[in-house]
Amino acid sequence: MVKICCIGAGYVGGPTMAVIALKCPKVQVVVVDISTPRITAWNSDQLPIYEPGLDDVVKQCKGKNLFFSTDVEKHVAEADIVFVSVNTPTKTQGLGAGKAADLTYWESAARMIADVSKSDKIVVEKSTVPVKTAEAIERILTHNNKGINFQILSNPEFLAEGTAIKDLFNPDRVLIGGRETSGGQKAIAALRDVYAQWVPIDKIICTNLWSAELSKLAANAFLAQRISSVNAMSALCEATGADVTQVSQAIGKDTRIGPKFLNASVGFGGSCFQKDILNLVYICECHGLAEVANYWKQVIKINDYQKTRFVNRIVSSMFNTVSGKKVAILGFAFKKDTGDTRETPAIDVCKGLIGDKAKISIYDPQPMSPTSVKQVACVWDAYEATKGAHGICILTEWDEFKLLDYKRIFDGMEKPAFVFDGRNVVDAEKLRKIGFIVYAIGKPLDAWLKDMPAVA
Ligand SMILES: NC(=O)C1=CN([C@@H]2O[C@H](COP(=O)(O)OP(=O)(O)OC[C@H]3O[C@@H](n4cnc5c(N)ncnc54)[C@H](O)[C@@H]3O)[C@@H](O)[C@H]2O)C=CC1
Ligand SMILES: O=C(O)[C@H]1O[C@H](OP(=O)(O)OP(=O)(O)OC[C@H]2O[C@@H](n3ccc(=O)[nH]c3=O)[C@H](O)[C@@H]2O)[C@H](O)[C@@H](O)[C@@H]1O
Repeated sequence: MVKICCIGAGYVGGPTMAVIALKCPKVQVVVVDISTPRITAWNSDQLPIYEPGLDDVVKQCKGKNLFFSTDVEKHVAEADIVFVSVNTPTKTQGLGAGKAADLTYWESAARMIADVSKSDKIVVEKSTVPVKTAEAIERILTHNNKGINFQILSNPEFLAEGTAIKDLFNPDRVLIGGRETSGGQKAIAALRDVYAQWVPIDKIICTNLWSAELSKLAANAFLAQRISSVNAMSALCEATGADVTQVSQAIGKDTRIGPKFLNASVGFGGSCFQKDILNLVYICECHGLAEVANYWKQVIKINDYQKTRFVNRIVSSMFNTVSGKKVAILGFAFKKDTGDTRETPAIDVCKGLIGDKAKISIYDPQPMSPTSVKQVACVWDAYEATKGAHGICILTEWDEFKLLDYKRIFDGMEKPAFVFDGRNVVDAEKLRKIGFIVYAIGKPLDAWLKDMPAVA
């Protein structure tokens, strides 16, 4: 029986390994983590992450060929294939701070693999890493030269949160990069055999290591660039009376552009887009490619501009001050169908509003941990959040926000009552009929907002 061990039981390690276990009943999969609370949660009925369909997959395999453990060294030692899916955040200190990827967790995992291994292993980079990381990992793995053969593969993950199970069941592609040696090719074939249990073979792309590593950064950079492009257009739409949804539809019909990922928003969030672009920028700078670095930096600049622009719209619409005013935040997660709030644009919007002394009341359909910030309350109900508020900001596109009773909400609010829709989820005309003043990102402006300065 092939034994797989995955180091890191997070948003990627948990769901990917659960799907491998489901689709490969003859493979034993153990997911290990240094975090005891995370492993305890995976072993309970209350999984540590919310992801549609995940509960069902885990239920079908847990205890059969899927296990979660904190006994990291034991399971790594026993495995034939070791996936490394640890976090790779942006460095906050030292050389490359604010840009470079922090590979501390990766390095410590690699050192541990080298120390505990007694048999040959395939080590798979699942985390998103800088191009050329495999070379460094190889050096670490072979530093104590025990005669063990380690083959490094790059197998980046392309799932998106909220649709992880769907993406894993039916991926656009699986990418495997390896050394162009016979050992490297054998390792690629072994991993390809695992995915081939459910992924059509023509969707499994095999490349050299550096192409695989760089393709992951490139994919995220292109995706984020699309959002910054449409968000840049949204500002111009507001200035001209064009409607960004109509523009997106019109350009998306061009098969070379395509219809997906053209939704204007308050800005992209999530733990990866910004970190991976910063990582790309840093790599370009290290290779002396300043122009290329500046090109990608602009994607983040527009994203920051969009968030600031949104806050400025709110403040300027509400008589240039939100001091002491209650502002309701509907949606805090960085996108719908996830409980993940890492790098969510809602954080920046709230910070901006608190900077202007607003009182914030947040409702998100996913449970949120209580906050210690004095001006912020987290509540369990949208009606509670909006009661007595001067304005509402919709920051996540949860479906349930379309179905709220906005007349009831309006009646409970201070007047004039404002809605700032950062996701274009509500029917602005319907809300205007109720009496709201509505700002919807990239849409023709409400008469109220027309003459207000709101440029970042
Ligand atoms: N979140 C996402 O949707 C996606 C993330 N990625 C990439 O996958 C990687 C992991 O991301 P997430 O799963 O979101 O991170 P996460 O933070 O949810 O999970 C990482 C886990 O690794 C554990 N860990 C760290 N060092 C360890 C060690 N030495 N031994 C054992 N466990 C250790 C941590 O305790 C944590 O539970 C990152 O590189 C990310 O860029 C790639 C595609 C999608
Ligand atoms: O490397 C990663 O972590 C992952 O990053 C993204 O996935 P994720 O961040 O989970 O979610 P997305 O659906 O890409 O959304 C990212 C952000 O962009 C925003 N977005 C997305 C699409 C759009 O049209 N407009 C828009 O503002 C979302 O609301 C969200 O804040 C990529 O889509 C995945 O392919 C990748 O594997």
